[in-house]
Amino acid sequence: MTRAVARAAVLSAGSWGTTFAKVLADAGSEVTLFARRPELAAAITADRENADYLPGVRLPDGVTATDDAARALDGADLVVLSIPSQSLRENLADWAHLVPADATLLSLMKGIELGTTRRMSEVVCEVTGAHPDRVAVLSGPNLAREIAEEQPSATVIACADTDRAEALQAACHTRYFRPYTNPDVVGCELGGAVKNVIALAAGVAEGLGFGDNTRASLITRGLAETARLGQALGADPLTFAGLAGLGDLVATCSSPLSRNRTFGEHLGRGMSIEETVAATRQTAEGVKSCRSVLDLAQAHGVDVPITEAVVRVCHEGESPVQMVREIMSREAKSE
Ligand SMILES: NC(=O)c1ccc[n+]([C@@H]2O[C@H](COP(=O)([O-])OP(=O)(O)OC[C@H]3O[C@@H](n4cnc5c(N)ncnc54)[C@H](O)[C@@H]3O)[C@@H](O)[C@H]2O)c1
Ligand SMILES: O=P(O)(O)OC[C@H](O)CO
Repeated sequence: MTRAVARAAVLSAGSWGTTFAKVLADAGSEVTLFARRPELAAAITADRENADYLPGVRLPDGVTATDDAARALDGADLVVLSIPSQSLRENLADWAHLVPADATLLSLMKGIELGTTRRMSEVVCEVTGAHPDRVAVLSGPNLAREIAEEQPSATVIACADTDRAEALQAACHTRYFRPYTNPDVVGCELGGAVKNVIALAAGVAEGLGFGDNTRASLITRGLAETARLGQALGADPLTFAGLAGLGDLVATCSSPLSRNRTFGEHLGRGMSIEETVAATRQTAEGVKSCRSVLDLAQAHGVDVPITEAVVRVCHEGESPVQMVREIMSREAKSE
């Protein structure tokens, strides 16, 4: 049975939420974008632009904005969640009773919850009581600004329910955005969360002045540790060779648009964590998720040396120079 998406609610109006609202509207849905600040919701509606997060991008007429979550969710058959991962549980607790029965819940978030080591789709199921068949994730090499500018890009929609995955695929397929389906929810979510941690390391390397060999080595060994962890959690190893694995890792570790890579670059150039946080307005998920990824890996006995190094730099005061020294002096082994 096909479940067409007619009306979508997107919570909330950051860079990716606003961009994805545009994608959905360009593909034909009526979209209500929730912004926490009333003045931002009013400005989006009046100017057809989210000047705070996507300056210069015109939003299609199919997107309207509100600061009222109940209004956004009323009658929605698709509920898209795009907020910082560590704030999902608290926010969703307020929104859960407003989510229409049988609406599909789609997570765009790329993080692992601190303390519980839950993936975002698991948090969605726990807080809303939704069956996992109703919960999907979208992940891939999707730098918001490039997609908002309609540069061609592909992505992956993972859902245990094939009908829902295909309905979502149709709902966000445009001439510039090409979604693939994949039943591997665990692998797609893990790929998205761990690549942010590896991108922090790639940014540190960039900030220290290292070039392409270093970045390629981090990408490849980062992919190896992501796949090891994924396999321990029951993911399909092939997922990590796809868009939600290698694709996203390459884009994020290479692009100056990535907030995670930029955060690491600041550290590599000698800024302190406090100075870097102060200089960062938008969400760099890997800074918090590096600790939950490490907890998850340790709970499953999986070796994740790059993630460990990022935790030491972001949370234990290790210098970028020392981080490189420690990674390079690890015991020699076969690939
Ligand atoms: N920006 C991208 O290119 C991109 C692409 C793919 C996935 N993602 C993922 O999407 C998620 C959202 O990222 P983003 O880029 O839109 O972030 P952002 O920082 O641009 O926007 C975050 C949004 O969440 C809201 N918000 C911030 N703190 C909040 C809180 N405590 N409670 C409720 N709302 C809060 C903000 O008002 C804003 O609307 C992240 O998990 C990110 O990894 C981002
Ligand atoms: O800007 P970042 O580092 O959060 O990365 C954005 C997207 O996840 C890239 O796919």
